[in-house]
Amino acid sequence: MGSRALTLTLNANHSKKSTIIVPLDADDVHARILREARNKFRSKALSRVYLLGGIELNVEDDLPFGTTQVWVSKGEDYTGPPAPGPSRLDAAPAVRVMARQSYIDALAVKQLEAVAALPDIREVVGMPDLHPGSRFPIGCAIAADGVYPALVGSDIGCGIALYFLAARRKATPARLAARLVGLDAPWTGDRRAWLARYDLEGDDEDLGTVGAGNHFAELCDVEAVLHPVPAHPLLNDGALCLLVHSGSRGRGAAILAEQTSKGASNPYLSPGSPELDAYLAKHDAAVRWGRANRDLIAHRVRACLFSDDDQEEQAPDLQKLADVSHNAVERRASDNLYVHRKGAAPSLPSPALIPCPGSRGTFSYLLAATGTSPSLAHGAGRRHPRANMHEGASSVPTRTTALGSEVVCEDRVLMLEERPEAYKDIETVVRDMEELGMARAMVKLRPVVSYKIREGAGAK
Ligand SMILES: Nc1nc2c(ncn2[C@@H]2O[C@H](COP(=O)(O)O)[C@@H](O)[C@H]2O)c(=O)[nH]1
Ligand SMILES: [Mn+2]
Repeated sequence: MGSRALTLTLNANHSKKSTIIVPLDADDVHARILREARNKFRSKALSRVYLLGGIELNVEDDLPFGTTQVWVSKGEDYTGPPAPGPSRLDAAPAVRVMARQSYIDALAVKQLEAVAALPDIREVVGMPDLHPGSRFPIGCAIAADGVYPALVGSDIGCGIALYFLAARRKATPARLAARLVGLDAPWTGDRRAWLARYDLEGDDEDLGTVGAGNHFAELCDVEAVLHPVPAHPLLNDGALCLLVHSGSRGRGAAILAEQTSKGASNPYLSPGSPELDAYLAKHDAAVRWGRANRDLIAHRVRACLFSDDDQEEQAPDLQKLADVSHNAVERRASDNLYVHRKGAAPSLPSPALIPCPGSRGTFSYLLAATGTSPSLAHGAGRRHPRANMHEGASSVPTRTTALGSEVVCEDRVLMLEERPEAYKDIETVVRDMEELGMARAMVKLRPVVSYKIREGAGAK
């Protein structure tokens, strides 16, 4: 007769797990589990065994077919995850797109509908920045019983942070752009110590670098405070701020590749499974890495701008106004669903401040979530696919934008693909969210210097 692997989880402390092998024909499975659990967790008091969802396994019961995990308790009630809902072969949830005037590509809606038809999907919402991805759409939030890693995508932990730099800007955009040097080279500070502050280990050379694609560090002026932000009284008209958009620099891609290399192109990790726990541990570390990276980029930019011998502008303490990861999954406590966000900003806990960038040549916004929608747009969203931005382009676009800002980008392809025209109209995207009661635009930001990459940086 065969046997099966069974993961035992301590009901009182889910981080304590142990895997045992149980013969398929064992008729004393309850006693075996408790014997092994008492031994492995060194507790004679263990007396009850629960199946996923909290059904108790009795002394005379066999293990139901397909059981891979049980929770062992000293008598207290079950604390594990809820039972998954019935598998739905029938109705997929309706797809909602939170947009009135924003351009929405039909392919993106088709992609959302395909996602809604996947097993165990409960809620599918497109934001006004919704646009097609290579397989799954970008600009959406998807709630499911378990986790589909491919719906979070490869740049786990990518996000946008906003920092306050100075009460007002003194130098011209060109002068500030010239000061942003060395940002693509490894940071020479104590990388281990920096990562330790985020509960991470390592000495990663790419820590503190922006990366390629549409990642950027952008100096911006406060063009207008549309509504006062009481939590940040320094945020006044004319203040100099920094927007940083960057992710986990290849770490998220490795985590996704590990999942898809097992055979399935869109693997599903069931609630309560050890596979899901393992994925979430790595995912959470990538999210923290992204945050550590954005903070270090901000620290480096500030060091470039306010050098010690520059008496004209005194370096204020770096103040973080907002930091939101838009590629991540979280377990929602209210209904135990896993909310996947691929290019969507979580808007809870309220009151949340959320940066919403437009493009290198348009305004960006700081939004306040109103608490009515759990997710918001994470930017303007692409209007045209990257490949289309090369059509009819005979020359590289100018490095000075229509708003008078400077672009530091010595990569011709990026200069073309990231043109402001590649993106939807940010004003419409923001207005849609305001009219639908999702968010309020608090601060309007004017780009001053958009830093992408200097020559030969070779960023991923
Ligand atoms: N202010 C700027 N915004 C930009 C720039 N390049 C892109 N963008 C916006 O950021 C989001 C990020 O999208 P993601 O899906 O890659 O995370 C994008 O939708 C644009 O609206 C820029 O240089 N400056
Ligand atoms: Mn991003």
